[in-house]
Amino acid sequence: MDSDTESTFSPDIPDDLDDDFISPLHHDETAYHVYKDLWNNFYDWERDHSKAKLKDLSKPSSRAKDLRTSSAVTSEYFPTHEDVEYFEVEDYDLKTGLVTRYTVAAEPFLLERWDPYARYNSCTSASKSVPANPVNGHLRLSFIPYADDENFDYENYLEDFEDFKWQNDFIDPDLEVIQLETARRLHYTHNFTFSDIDNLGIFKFPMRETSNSGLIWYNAQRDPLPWPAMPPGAIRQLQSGFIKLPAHILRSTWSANPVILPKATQTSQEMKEDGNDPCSNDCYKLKNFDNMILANEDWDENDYECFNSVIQLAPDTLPCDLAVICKKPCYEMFIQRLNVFQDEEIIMEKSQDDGNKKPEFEFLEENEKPMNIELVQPCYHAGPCNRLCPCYKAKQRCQRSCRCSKKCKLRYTGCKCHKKGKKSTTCGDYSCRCRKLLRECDPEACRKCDARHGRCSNTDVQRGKFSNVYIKGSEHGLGAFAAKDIKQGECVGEYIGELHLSLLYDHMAILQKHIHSNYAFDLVGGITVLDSAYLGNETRYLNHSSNHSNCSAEVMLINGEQRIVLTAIRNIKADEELTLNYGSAYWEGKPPED
Ligand SMILES: C[S@@+](CC[C@H](N)C(=O)[O-])C[C@H]1O[C@@H](n2cnc3c(N)ncnc32)[C@H](O)[C@@H]1O
Repeated sequence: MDSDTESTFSPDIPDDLDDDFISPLHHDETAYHVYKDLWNNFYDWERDHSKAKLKDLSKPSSRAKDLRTSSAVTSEYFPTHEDVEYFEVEDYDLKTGLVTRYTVAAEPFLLERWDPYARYNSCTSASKSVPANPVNGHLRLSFIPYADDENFDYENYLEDFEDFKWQNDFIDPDLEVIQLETARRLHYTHNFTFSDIDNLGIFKFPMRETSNSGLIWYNAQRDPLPWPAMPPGAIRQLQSGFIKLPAHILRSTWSANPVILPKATQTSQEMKEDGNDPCSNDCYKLKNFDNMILANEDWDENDYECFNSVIQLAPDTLPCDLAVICKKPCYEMFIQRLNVFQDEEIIMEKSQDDGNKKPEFEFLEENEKPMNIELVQPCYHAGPCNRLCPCYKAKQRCQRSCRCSKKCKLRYTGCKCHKKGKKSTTCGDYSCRCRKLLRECDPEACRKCDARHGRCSNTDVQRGKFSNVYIKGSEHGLGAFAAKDIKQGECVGEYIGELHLSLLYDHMAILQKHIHSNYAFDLVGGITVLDSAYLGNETRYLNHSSNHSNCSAEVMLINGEQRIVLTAIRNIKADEELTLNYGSAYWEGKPPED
């Protein structure tokens, strides 16, 4: 491209704007002018910025100079004529416009030959399984695999997909920067709230959609542009308009579970008696509310938005913590909480919750392996877990993420194993109730085995304590090998992948056929499939052995999630290949001989 050519891309906003595009702006002259000025400013700047960048590229590189003076062209090192390849290099002098031509000699190297590596299907590495994520039940394709391979049946593969990701999710990054700066100025200079900006309806995305989507988040994922109209730190300034929840307030949530809003369990009196010291002179613990008007009259929309977003997720957050998050006096947080949660209601809910009875049936997990149980969603109904509770109806335990109280009689009560002496570990064999039920010990339920602090040997997966393995070529493509001796019973790893609904899985079978490899594990009797073709960890390389396998795979219930755990079924020597018996269903009835 000629660096002096005028840029043809100068999309000034015309005065007679297309109604579909920007009509809401007519309702707000300020927003319209800020947006328009920044738009013009950006494209004026971008044209000059691009020219300068292109000029920069046309300068000879320091490497080209090296070649001209390098030993490769001196007579001493001049190789024999047949071995040498010559290149013509043109040097363009920016100041004089003179072009000088050089001949550069390249001396060939003799490289040692090596055999091609075994066929390799790469995948994204991950430490946690993730849902394959259909959008509203429709699959959206992010790329066409094997697009350059004429033997891949891509038409059949594409049939399952509604559309391509890039058709709907693409947004011009330049436009995003202009919109962000417009939003920043509207907010800080013209006192628009973020909701006002969203309500203008002029940007493709709201300022903040979820914790990892929305205009601010998308911008924060890119390197900032040196556009002078946008000050350094602009994104950080906008981000500070949002709260960040401290880790102790965020509960660990299961990726496959929906977020279910919890109920308040602490009355205002219980909060006052929580045993912590007052946080400041404004602390609610130091105030007498008896004769106070319980209203925060100077609160604006942003203050309520901040308060509500925390209290919805964590209703028992102390006013002292809320005060830090919402940047308001602590006692005002207490007042607002009194307005949202009535003590009488909390007391009534708790009395019902505590009074529920132990069910008379046997839980499903007493007779079924976790892999055959289709877990119900965590319950979040009002009142105690009685016959109407979905967990009760499915004869399942309430999970950690259920919203009933910890005293609910449907909850798992943990094992009774306990450590003997300082160095002893617990829960090593099937005398442990959790092991017997193919559960890992639960730090909340199993108090005596010290699952919380790691002395319990039945917590390896939740702690990520796995054997060291390495990957190299094996008889059947790549394989996983023990890096050190592995003891029988040791947890080798967790099988990680994408969780598909089998109903939306047909396209993966086409891929498996093409690559002659299948990385899928059936879960819950075939309703769900965990597949590591595109995403996984080293366990995806364990090959099959019918008669000499040294590892087994078992679905375990770990803090409310079903996870596939690989365990050594005998002692394994360092450098031995790790193998599994995939089962005859995998090979459609004809497993290989070994
Ligand atoms: C989960 S992958 C194992 C890793 C695979 N070798 C690789 O290089 O990515 C399973 C695939 O490996 C191959 N494989 C594993 N064990 C085998 C065996 N005993 N005989 C033949 N092929 C095997 C098959 O192609 C199978 O679909």
